[in-house]
Amino acid sequence: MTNFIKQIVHKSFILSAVVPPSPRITATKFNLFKKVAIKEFGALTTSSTCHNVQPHTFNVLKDVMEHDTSSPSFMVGYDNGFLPRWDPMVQLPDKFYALEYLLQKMSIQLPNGKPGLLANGELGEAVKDLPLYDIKDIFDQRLLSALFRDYTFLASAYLLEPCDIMFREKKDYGLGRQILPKNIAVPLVEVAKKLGAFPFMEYALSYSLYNYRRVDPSKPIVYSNLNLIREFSGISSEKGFILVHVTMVANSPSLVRWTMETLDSVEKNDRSRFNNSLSKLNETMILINTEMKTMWERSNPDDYLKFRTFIMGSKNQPMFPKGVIYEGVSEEPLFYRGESGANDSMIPCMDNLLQITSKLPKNPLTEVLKDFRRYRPINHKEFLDFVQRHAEKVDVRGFATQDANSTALYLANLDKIIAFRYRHWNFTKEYIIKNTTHPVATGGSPIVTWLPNQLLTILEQISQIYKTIDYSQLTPENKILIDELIAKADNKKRVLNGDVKILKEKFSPESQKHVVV
Ligand code: HEM
Repeated sequence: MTNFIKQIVHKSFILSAVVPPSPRITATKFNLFKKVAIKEFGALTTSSTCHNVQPHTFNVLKDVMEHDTSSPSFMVGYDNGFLPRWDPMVQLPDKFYALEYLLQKMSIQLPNGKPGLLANGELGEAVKDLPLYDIKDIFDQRLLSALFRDYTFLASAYLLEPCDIMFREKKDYGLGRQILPKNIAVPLVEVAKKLGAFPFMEYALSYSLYNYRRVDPSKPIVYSNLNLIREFSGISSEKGFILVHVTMVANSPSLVRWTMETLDSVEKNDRSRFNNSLSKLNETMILINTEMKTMWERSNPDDYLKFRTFIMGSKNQPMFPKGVIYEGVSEEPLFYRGESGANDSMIPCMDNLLQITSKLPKNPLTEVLKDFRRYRPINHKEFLDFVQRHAEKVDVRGFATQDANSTALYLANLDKIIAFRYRHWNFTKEYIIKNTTHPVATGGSPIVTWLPNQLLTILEQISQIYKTIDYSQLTPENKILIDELIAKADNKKRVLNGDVKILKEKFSPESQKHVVV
C-alpha cells in the first residue's frame, strides 16, 4: 500500500459512508481508502464528520444500499431504522467450516432435541480443534459482522460454560474461564477492530439484532416470520427473548423519521409540523410498547436463567474478578460489559431528543448509562450523539413548553418512555429478581438501583413540567390526557420507591452501591 494513500487516509480518516468524500475520488478509490483505513486504524467512523467538527445534520440513509458491502452493516436509515441494512448472514462460508460446526453443535439442546456441547461441559475440549483462522484480508462487512457474531457467541460460551454448569447445580456462578484461547481471541480482536466494536458479545452486533433470519425473505420482519441463527440454550424462551427485541426494533424506521422531523421543525419554527411529529412519535412508541408486551407469552420468566448466564460480561462480574486474558493479544486482562438491551438505540434516541439525558442526576449510576452508550455500532453512536447535541442546540423541550398543546404532546411522549421503562422494571422483577440474588445484571449494572435511576428521573420531569402548564390554553381532550398522565406517573413513583426500599434489603445495600464504570 503506498504511503501516499496512507497519508490521504490519515488526513481524511473519517469517511462518509454514503458518498465518496470528493467527486474527484472514484468509488473504487474510495473503497480502497476504506480498506486502508480499516487496516491501519481499525474501524471506520461513518458520518461526514471530521476530527472535532460537529455536523449540523446527520446522513440518515435514504436507501439501504444493500449491494455496498464495504460500508458497515449497521447504519441508521429511513427504511431499516436501527436494524442492519441487510438480513444477517445465516451461515459462514465453507472456509470457516470448523467454526460453523461448533456453533451449530453448541447449544444445550440441539434443534433435533439431542444434547449439544454445552449440555455436559464438552465445549471447552472441542474448542481445542478450532483452527486459528486468518481474517486479515476480509473486508466484506456482511461477513465481518457474521464472524463477529459467531466469535462472540463462541467466546461467551467458552468463558461461561463452567458458570452455567455450576449454576444449574448450585444456583451459584462460581468462576468463569479466565483465559480466552488464541484461536478465538486473535480473530475476534481482529474482527472487532475492523468493526469498531469491543471484542465481546454485544446486543446489536451479535446476540439480538444480528441474529435473526426471515422464514420467508419476501415477507416482513414480524415474529411469525422469524427464526434465530445462533442460540445458547435451544429453548423457545430464548428465541422469544431475542426476537421480541428484533420485532420492537422493526418499528424504529418511523422513530428515526419523526426524530429527524421533530428536530427540523423546531429549527424552522414550524409549530404544526412539530406537533404532528410529536404525535407520530407517540404513535410509534405505542407500537413499540405493544410489541414489548408480547414478551410475557413468548419467553417464560421461569426460563430466563437457563440462558442468561451466557450473556453476562467480564466487567463488574464476580465470575471474572480479574477480567479475561486474551491469549496472543494482551498480557493484561480485559474487562467488557455483557450483552444488554441497555445498548438498544430506541430509548436513548427518545431520551436525547426530549432532552431527558441532560436531566439525569450526576451520580455513578448515570456514568454507567453513559458507559453503556459506547457499546453499540459506531453509526448508532454517532446518530445518538447528533440527536442529543442538536436537540439541546435547538431546544426541543423549550419549544414544546412555549405552547400548552405542544406540551401535552411532549408529555404524552414522556409517558410512553415511562411505560417502556416501567414494563421493563416489571420484567426485571419477574424474570430476574424473583429467581436469583445475584447482585448485578448482564451489563454489569446494580440490579436494584440502576433502572430506577432513569425511571425516577423521567417521572420527576413529568411532575415538574405539569406544574408549568397553562390549563386554560389546553383543548378539552388534552386536559383529560394530562390529568391521566399525572395520576399514572404519581402512582408509578409510589410503587417504584416502595419496590426499591424492599429490594435493597434482599440484595445487600453495599452490592447496589458498588458501581464500576
Ligand atoms: C425479559 C425481558 C427483559 C429483561 C429481564 C431485561 C433486563 C434488563 C436489565 C436487568 C437491564 C439493566 C442493564 C444491565 O443489563 O446491566 C436492562 C436494561 C435495558 N433494557 Fe432490558 N430486559 C428485558 C427486555 C428488554 C427489551 C425487550 C428491550 C427492548 C429494546 C429492552 C431494552 C432495555 C433498555 C433500553 C435498557 C436500559 C434502560 C434504561 O435506560 O433505563 N429490554 N434490561
